[in-house]
Amino acid sequence: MKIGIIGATGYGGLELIRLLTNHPRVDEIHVFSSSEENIQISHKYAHLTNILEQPLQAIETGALSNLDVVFTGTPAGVASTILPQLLGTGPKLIDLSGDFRIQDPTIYEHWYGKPAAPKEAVKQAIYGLPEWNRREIANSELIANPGCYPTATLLSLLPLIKENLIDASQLYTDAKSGVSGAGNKPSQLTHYSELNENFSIYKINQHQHIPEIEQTIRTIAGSEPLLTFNTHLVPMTRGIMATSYAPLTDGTTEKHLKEALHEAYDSEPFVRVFEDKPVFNTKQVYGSNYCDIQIAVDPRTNRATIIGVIDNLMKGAAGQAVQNMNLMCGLDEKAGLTVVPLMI
Ligand SMILES: NC(=O)C1=CN([C@@H]2O[C@H](COP(=O)(O)OP(=O)(O)OC[C@H]3O[C@@H](n4cnc5c(N)ncnc54)[C@H](OP(=O)(O)O)[C@@H]3O)[C@@H](O)[C@H]2O)C=CC1
Ligand SMILES: CC(=O)N[C@@H](CCC(=O)OP(=O)(O)O)C(=O)O
Repeated sequence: MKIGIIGATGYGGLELIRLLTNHPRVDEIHVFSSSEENIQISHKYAHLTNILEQPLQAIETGALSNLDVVFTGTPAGVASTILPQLLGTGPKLIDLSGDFRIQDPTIYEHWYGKPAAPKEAVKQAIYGLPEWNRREIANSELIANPGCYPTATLLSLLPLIKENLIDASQLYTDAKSGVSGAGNKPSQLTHYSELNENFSIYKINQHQHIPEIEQTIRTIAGSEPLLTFNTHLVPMTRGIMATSYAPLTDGTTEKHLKEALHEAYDSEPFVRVFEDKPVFNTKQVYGSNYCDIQIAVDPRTNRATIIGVIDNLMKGAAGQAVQNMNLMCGLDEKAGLTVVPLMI
């Protein structure tokens, strides 16, 4: 297969290259850039020397429509101007940004502060969370790859809400991310001297992933949610931990919650359910496509604590995007993704 990556010089793009150079069904990888042309990507990123020797090309519809799959790993508001023109021209399209995730354009514009993608394209886009949307993904032409925080939060909450075991109208999620979640553009928050020995909360009650999580709970679990959601930056490179709290519904026990998680995920290749581990951390998924989940009930408050961990660049971005590509192309869903977490 011939693959194109727009935004190949970004963190999501580089992670796609890492996975796709090792994918059994990928023959060619073409890399596109809005800022540089005709220099080898390996000149910019030495780790790709002798692995991917390809020039960065200008983003041009003709070159893109000859490919089998096109990924966009671009900032919000970019893919919505490129991918609609490619719909129906041949390639399968997978966007890592939020541009096609939110169905209501006024909600997208409110939370992202950018013009929404054309309505017809958003309507065609399938939310790429394979554990819950596998059949629709396999038949789609355009995938809205989920956000990193929503992936960890939704995978851990959806089975419990769908079975009405926790009260979706009283959800609280406290999420923490490594700094690669912010991409390769430096900012004050990610400047070394302000990141190191520091721990920040940011976008307090304003994070753009709130409507994505609420929309998906509504469409997949069929409940009307109300979520308080906050995000924190941890001085580490990769990893997300999303810790959610919710009251149990009447008659629910910890055993019911554990059974619902096992039922949902025991046959899934990339979700692992853990029980009663005293220590649970982001390193157990580092560099891999796993989402690990654990729950505990506090009998004093009758609330559940539900924890999901992922690598933001893998299950939170490029890994999940390759999983979606495999499904869209009728390949083994695990192809190119069976990497062991880099614990040490
Ligand atoms: N980092 C993460 O963990 C996750 C990121 N995402 C989302 O994925 C997308 C990519 O993220 P990430 O890789 O971290 O971001 P980066 O900032 O690292 O990279 C984005 C790339 O997009 C390209 N770009 C910038 N402006 C334009 C433009 N106007 N037109 C075309 N290309 C442009 C740039 O490459 P060039 O200058 O070469 O064109 C840049 O390298 C974002 O929307 C992000 O929110 C989603 C989940 C997780
Ligand atoms: C640490 C950090 O800054 N993370 C980013 C995640 C960006 C992202 O994934 O944004 P979209 O999914 O909306 O494209 C943030 O919180 O905005």
